[in-house]
Amino acid sequence: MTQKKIFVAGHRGLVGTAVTEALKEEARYGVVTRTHAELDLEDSRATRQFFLDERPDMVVMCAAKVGGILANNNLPVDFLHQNLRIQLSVFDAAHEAGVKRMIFLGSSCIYPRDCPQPIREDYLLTGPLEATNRPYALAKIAGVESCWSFNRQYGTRYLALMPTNMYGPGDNYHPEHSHVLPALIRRFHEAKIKGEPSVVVWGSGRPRREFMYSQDLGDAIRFLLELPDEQFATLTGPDVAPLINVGVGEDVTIREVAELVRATVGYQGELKLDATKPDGTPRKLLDVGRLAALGWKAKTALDEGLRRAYKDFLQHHA
Ligand SMILES: NC(=O)C1=CN([C@@H]2O[C@H](COP(=O)(O)OP(=O)(O)OC[C@H]3O[C@@H](n4cnc5c(N)ncnc54)[C@H](OP(=O)(O)O)[C@@H]3O)[C@@H](O)[C@H]2O)C=CC1
Ligand SMILES: C[C@H]1O[C@H](OP(=O)(O)OP(=O)(O)OC[C@H]2O[C@@H](n3cnc4c(=O)[nH]c(N)nc43)[C@H](O)[C@@H]2O)[C@@H](O)[C@@H](O)C1=O
Repeated sequence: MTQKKIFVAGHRGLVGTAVTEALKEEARYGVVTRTHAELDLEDSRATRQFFLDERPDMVVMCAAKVGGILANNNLPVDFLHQNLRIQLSVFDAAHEAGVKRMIFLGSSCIYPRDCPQPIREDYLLTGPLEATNRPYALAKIAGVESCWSFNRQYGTRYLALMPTNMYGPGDNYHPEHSHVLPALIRRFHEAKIKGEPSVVVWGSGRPRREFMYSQDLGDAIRFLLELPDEQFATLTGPDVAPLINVGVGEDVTIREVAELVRATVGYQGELKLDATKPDGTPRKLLDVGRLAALGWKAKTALDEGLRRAYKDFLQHHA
């Protein structure tokens, strides 16, 4: 059996961990990885050399500067420039090394702040972006355009995936810089251990978010990589915007999800809202019809995913 060599960039992150696990289940894939310390993907020379040495058949691009609403808001240059540098370096090197199929990870925040819900792929660039993550969103939009430009100019099959908000094993639990779910898992857990009377939840509690368990995204990526050439070509032909949403198809308010985390952790105290923190986009529920039509659907319910994520937190991060 000839193995397909797949480079998973950013394999130690939340999404990269799930993708690597999903691909390693199949003997027909040889997964190639490098830690950030071994290969800085912002370094275009080193990245080029790595690709020319390894010559992977496919690439899954999970390496990026990633963070929650406050990190995005406070470090706009880092989110714009680091992501642009990583993307330029990987796209150029992958193309030069003859990579034909690539999955680039974008994000649901690329869509206009106030666009109709659920959000279809063709709403891209139809209105202004949310201010708290505009630099990151613009870098990701450039990534979508890179996929399309390579497909148009060189006939490659580069596809940009737009996942909703993710959570799961190996998440970033930084108290300030993480996303809402890992932040709340940690905060409720610490309040329970210390017997604190209340836990702070940022913003008004009213924004709505759609949450997907990271292992479901790993499964979706494996599903897409395994599509036959003719089908993958319908997503990445020169005349098609090469982007596809990945989500669960339903959302909850931040207050509701905070209550769910409280129940999962088993915390008895009060929940207090901190209105000095930003709400961000009011709602971003993805239309997942395109992926569903190909035959893929998310499996993990939010309460079950949260139980598993909390278990992972207790084992590795508490
Ligand atoms: N988490 C989420 O809710 C969502 C994530 N996404 C997208 O999915 C992708 C993965 O996100 P996620 O797994 O959450 O992010 P993480 O922060 O968990 O992981 C990112 C990975 O990229 C690596 N990395 C960052 N910079 C470099 C670099 N210069 N060279 C080499 N490696 C680097 C990191 O290594 P190190 O830690 O050592 O720096 C880390 O392993 C990103 O593109 C993100 O935009 C999209 C929607 C939602
Ligand atoms: C994936 C996505 O992630 C980011 O966008 P976001 O969806 O706004 O992400 P978030 O998870 O940080 O917040 C969601 C909501 O939750 C509220 N919230 C309450 N309490 C906490 C809290 O303790 N921490 C955080 N981070 N948020 C909190 C917070 O105020 C907001 O209303 C961008 O990086 C964007 O670029 C991106 O791609």
